[in-house]
Amino acid sequence: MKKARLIYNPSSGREQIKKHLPYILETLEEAGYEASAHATTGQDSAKHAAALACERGFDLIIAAGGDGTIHEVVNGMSEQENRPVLGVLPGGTTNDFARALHIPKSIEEATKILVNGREQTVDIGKVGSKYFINIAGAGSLTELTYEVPSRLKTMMGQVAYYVKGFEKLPRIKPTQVTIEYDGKWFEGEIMLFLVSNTNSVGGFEKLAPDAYLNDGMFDLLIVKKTNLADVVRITSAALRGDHINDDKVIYVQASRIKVRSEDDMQLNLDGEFGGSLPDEFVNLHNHINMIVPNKKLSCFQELY
Ligand SMILES: Nc1ncnc2c1ncn2[C@@H]1O[C@H](COP(=O)(O)OP(=O)(O)OP(=O)(O)O)[C@@H](O)[C@H]1O
Repeated sequence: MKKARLIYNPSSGREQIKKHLPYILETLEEAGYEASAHATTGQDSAKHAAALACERGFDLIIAAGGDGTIHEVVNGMSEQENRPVLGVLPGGTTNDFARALHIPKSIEEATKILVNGREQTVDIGKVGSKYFINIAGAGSLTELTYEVPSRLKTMMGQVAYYVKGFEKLPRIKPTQVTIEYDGKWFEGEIMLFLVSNTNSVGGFEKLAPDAYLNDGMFDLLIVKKTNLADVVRITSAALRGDHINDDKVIYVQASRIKVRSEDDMQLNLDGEFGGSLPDEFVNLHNHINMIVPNKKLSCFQELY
């Protein structure tokens, strides 16, 4: 019998996963799984639970919670030799990654996808000893996301980022960097760089319009040194996907990206703090097998 391990954050979002626990486990059992659950307790709990589920030979791991929980589960799985199939239930406040995969916000609908969906391999990003599934970035602009208090975040969701972000814009300083991507170079002052694995990030559905989760490539987005008015202009163009043609923006694809800077640059991985640079971003092609909605999805390159 196939074994499924649900790793859920009982505190994420509006505690929807906890409320639906009997429904989720029952649906998995009806689909032929022997299903069990692990409630996370705090930092790294989901990561350790995921590593253990790999070692114990589970067939399916379900990351249920917000982007932070998915990020931890991916980190727990990625180093392991035996990697079960990964499913996602969106239970957080933002659920960026679930949205990129077109997984519905309703827990019941998302649970049905776990049993009716199809398997699809996805690329995983590695930087130093850490992994990311959605996006990595650094530069003063990306540091804004840490400053949103969690209560505000829960109440207002994504809007909180923008409100808080615009308030802090005048204090953003450029950083001098050298970025090497697949043998090419960029040297100069930047506002931020993003290494994206998916096309939709943080409510910007066309942030990296050519990014596919299964193409073995990252989409690298660099915003060069610019003034406040330009940052506002580029940000609003980014909502429509028009930013990639901007003079101040570099948008390329690469599978290995090395970033160096004399300044201290803090990394943001999937919205979480991810250590400091310098380091190299490596695309691990088709590293994890996921369950996704059984229809054509814009985040995957058609290979057939
Ligand atoms: N039982 C728990 N009580 C409190 N915090 C927890 C618990 N389990 C995990 N955490 C913490 O929750 C964070 C992850 O939250 P998660 O991403 O799942 O939800 P969220 O913050 O509501 O949603 P989002 O990331 O989508 O905004 C991690 O920092 C982890 O340490």
